[in-house]
Amino acid sequence: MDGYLVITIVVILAALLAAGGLFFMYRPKARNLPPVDTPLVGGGAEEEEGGGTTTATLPPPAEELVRPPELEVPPPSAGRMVRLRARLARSQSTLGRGLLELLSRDRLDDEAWDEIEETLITADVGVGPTRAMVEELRTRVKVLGSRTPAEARGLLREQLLAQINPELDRTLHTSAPGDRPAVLLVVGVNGTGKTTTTGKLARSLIGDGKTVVLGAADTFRAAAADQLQTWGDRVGATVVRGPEAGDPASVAFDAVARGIADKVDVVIVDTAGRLHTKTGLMDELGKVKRVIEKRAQVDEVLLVLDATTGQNGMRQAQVFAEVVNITGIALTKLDGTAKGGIVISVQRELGVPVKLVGLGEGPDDLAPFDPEVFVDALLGE
Ligand SMILES: Nc1nc2c(ncn2[C@@H]2O[C@H](COP(=O)(O)OP(=O)(O)OP(=O)(O)O)[C@@H](O)[C@H]2O)c(=O)[nH]1
Repeated sequence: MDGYLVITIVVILAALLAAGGLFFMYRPKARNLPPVDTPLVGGGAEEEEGGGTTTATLPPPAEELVRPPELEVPPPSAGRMVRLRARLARSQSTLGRGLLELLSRDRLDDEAWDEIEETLITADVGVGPTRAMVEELRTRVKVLGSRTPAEARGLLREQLLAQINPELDRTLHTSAPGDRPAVLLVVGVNGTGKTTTTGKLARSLIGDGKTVVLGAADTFRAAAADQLQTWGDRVGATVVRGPEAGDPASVAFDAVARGIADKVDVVIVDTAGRLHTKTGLMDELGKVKRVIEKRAQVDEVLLVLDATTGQNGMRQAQVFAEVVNITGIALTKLDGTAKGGIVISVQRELGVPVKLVGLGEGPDDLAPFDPEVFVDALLGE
């Protein structure tokens, strides 16, 4: 019995060993595949169907990344002075509020009238217009007797407006008869904001739906042409420029010729304002104007004047007025001065209306001048 048992165990063990040997001989082999997340050649690029090129996530060619700058769409010029009236705060507190306070006093003795006169003179209203205003105010106050603050304000409003003269034609001549462009010549001393004003004006005209060519005839200051180019590029105005220290008249001529060829609405020519001698200035500006007039009439000569320069600026303005026939004034930096009265004196001195006012450094801070909005801003509404 024991012999049979031993034989049975031996047979079973032998069968088990044979089965184990067969399993190890025929077990399936592990396949040599990369892990699922092993990156492919090309830093994560996917293999394209039917080909080995890796393109999907490679950066596109450099030229595709360079997009032309988007043109800005400037706002139209209408209503700008209303939007910017708070910028006259400094003139409002000294000129407007100062006068209102004095004029609202119960008793107006000579001393008070002297103070009124002084306030007007200090605000650059000018001697002639100040005398005229004080005289008229004295008569009206005598007739009126005691005044409520509203009446005092009404009197001042009336007198300031009379001196500024709302009847003057302040239209900028930007529409020429026939199919030629209107030509605007911008003149003034360097540093008054001439180039800035030319750029702002181009924006404003484009905002009003016009097409513009700019002529960088200030060849005296190299940076002026670059500055104008930047203004033009932002809003899509073509800028015609010449070689540094080249002939300004030749640039002006080319700009007008370009404007005619491109059939644009307006050509604005920025000139250099070298004031070393009156004869030199006269020669230069006279030549620019004469050369332009070979192609088109000059419709507007805009004098740029810095409101903060007071009497000095006024003297410079007079020299320009003697040299060219100024048709309008652009008064810049009116936001940075308490001397808003310069609007009155410059018109009186030059006999030309203020057509545009600069009320800040922003690109859209140039406004068509509106006498009523100006006076109301001075007196506070
Ligand atoms: N606050 C204020 N700044 C202004 C105004 N107009 C121009 N400016 C600034 O005055 C600074 C000096 O301008 P300018 O030195 O006259 O330079 P420009 O405009 O190139 O003038 P040109 O030298 O004549 O070409 C610039 O930073 C302008 O932004 C304005 O109405 N208000």
